[in-house]
Amino acid sequence: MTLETQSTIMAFGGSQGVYRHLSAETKTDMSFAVFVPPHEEGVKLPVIWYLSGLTCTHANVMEKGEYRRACAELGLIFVAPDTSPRGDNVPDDDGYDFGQGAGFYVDAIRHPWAANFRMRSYIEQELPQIIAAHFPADMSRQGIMGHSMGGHGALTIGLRHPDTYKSISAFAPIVSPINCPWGQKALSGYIGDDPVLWREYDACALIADGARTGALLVDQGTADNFLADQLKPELLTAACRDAGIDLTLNMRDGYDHSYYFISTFMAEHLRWHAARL
Ligand SMILES: N[C@@H](CCC(=O)N[C@@H](CSC=O)C(=O)NCC(=O)O)C(=O)O
Repeated sequence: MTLETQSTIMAFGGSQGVYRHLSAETKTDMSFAVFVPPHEEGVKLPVIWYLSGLTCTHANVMEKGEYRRACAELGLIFVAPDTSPRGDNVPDDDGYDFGQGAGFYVDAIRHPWAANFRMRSYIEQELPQIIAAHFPADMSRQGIMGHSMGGHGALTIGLRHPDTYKSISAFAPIVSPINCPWGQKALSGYIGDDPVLWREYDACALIADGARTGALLVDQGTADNFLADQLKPELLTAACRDAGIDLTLNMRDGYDHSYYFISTFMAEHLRWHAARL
């Protein structure tokens, strides 16, 4: 597997890089960002996966997420993938919430999306192999986090693989795509109309169907425009209560959905992960 380094730049004593490779899953070039903190030669470091939201590339969190100081202090590798395949030969949609930039961390089965939109397998299988091969990563110590659509990705992928992801957290996640317009549009478009097939892409349904994890951390702004219609953290509270999962849900007074909110609480989340890895 060939990895092309697009850029590296020093920050907080570590290295912020952007890389590109030809993905076997999406059949497109995929870019991703990795911050490697300062470390001694030969040491392997825990890995935090950050899954981004609708319209994002790897660059949004890299430019606005303010994770590097905490990652440098805590010794965490921070990986930020893209949110979908991209390119002129990749199908797209006019809406910002479907198609390119909106892969929803699913493996699509409907035409024409199925050929390229395989973000679940890309995040769960292909990219971890690349990280393990090219970076000083201890793959026995991985945590996963994300924002909004990426919070949904972190919750569902983390819940599906509790032995791989030892810690899961999210900022303003879509907790139940089955029960919100963004999720219903994505799942019907990528997966089809069979509601049974949607359940593996819904954190609350996964929990109701038996998925478990040690603990969950979620931060949610009270001034988030998407809170009532799309995010619905109360559904996750109910699912975790019924399942006996230890959920910490911090409702943050006055914060919106933006990277101003995410960057405010990023270091807290990273410390929470580091304590569990
Ligand atoms: N353009 C849309 C809203 C798009 C948006 O808010 N995207 C969020 C993630 S939303 C859920 O996944 C985001 O992270 N944007 C990138 C950024 O840098 O802020 C609209 O106008 O409603």
